[in-house]
Amino acid sequence: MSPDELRRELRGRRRTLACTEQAAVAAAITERVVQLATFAAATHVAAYLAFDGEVDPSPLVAHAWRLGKRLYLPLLRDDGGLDFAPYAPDTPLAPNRFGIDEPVVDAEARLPATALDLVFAPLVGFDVAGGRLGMGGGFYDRSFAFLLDAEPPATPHLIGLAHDFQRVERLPRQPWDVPLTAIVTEHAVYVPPGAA
Ligand SMILES: Nc1nc2c(c(=O)[nH]1)N(C=O)[C@@H](CNc1ccc(C(=O)N[C@@H](CCC(=O)O)C(=O)O)cc1)CN2
Ligand SMILES: Nc1ncnc2c1ncn2[C@@H]1O[C@H](COP(=O)(O)OP(=O)(O)OP(=O)(O)O)[C@@H](O)[C@H]1O
Repeated sequence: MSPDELRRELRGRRRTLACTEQAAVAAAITERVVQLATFAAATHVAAYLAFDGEVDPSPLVAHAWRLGKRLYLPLLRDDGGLDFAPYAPDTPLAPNRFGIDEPVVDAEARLPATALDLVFAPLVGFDVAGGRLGMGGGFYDRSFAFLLDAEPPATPHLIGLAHDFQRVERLPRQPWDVPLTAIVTEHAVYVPPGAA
């Protein structure tokens, strides 16, 4: 199956999930994530606003706010990368060109990806080696390309949040693909061999 066919199939399946199922998955994933040492140690944490059936990080975000962590959301850059904007309960939001809400911020409030400790990444598919299939825009790969040349343990940690059915046997690895540090689903925490 080509990456595009796989994307179509997995996105279709994601969209069929009922709200109650989505809520149960989000709660189970939150319980696993909050037990991770990388989460406990992180201060600057990026999440995303779920769309198209993605795992909803909002219960995790609420928990992180209560712990006093600083949360961020991705901002599209004109060059195909991402910056990150502070995200608090009262942050004004407006939709980007994909219809996903982003914080409305001044240019000087934008943070580069290097400023983060931990990133919860949306994904369409993953494999247990840390491979990630995204929406096909290359946004996360471009933004975290610096991790490919960094000495481990490199930061930020990239943790994929996924429904367990999004796990596939083996994704083809492209030279620009930035591997995930871990993937958390409602059933398990997958830590690729060699990841910190
Ligand atoms: N929740 C969330 N936020 C995110 C991402 C994500 O995957 N999920 N991104 C991760 O990179 C970035 C946005 N990337 C995206 C890439 C493609 C499409 C998309 O819907 N594409 C349409 C067709 C393109 C169009 O409308 O012009 C599609 O494929 O159906 C959406 C977001 C930043 N924010
Ligand atoms: N570091 C990079 N520098 C330049 N181009 C890149 C880089 N990373 C990815 N790309 C380009 O982005 C395109 C999409 O990549 P890919 O299919 O891996 O995206 P994705 O990880 O599925 O999407 P996303 O991160 O937006 O969710 C590729 O055609 C690739 O050429």
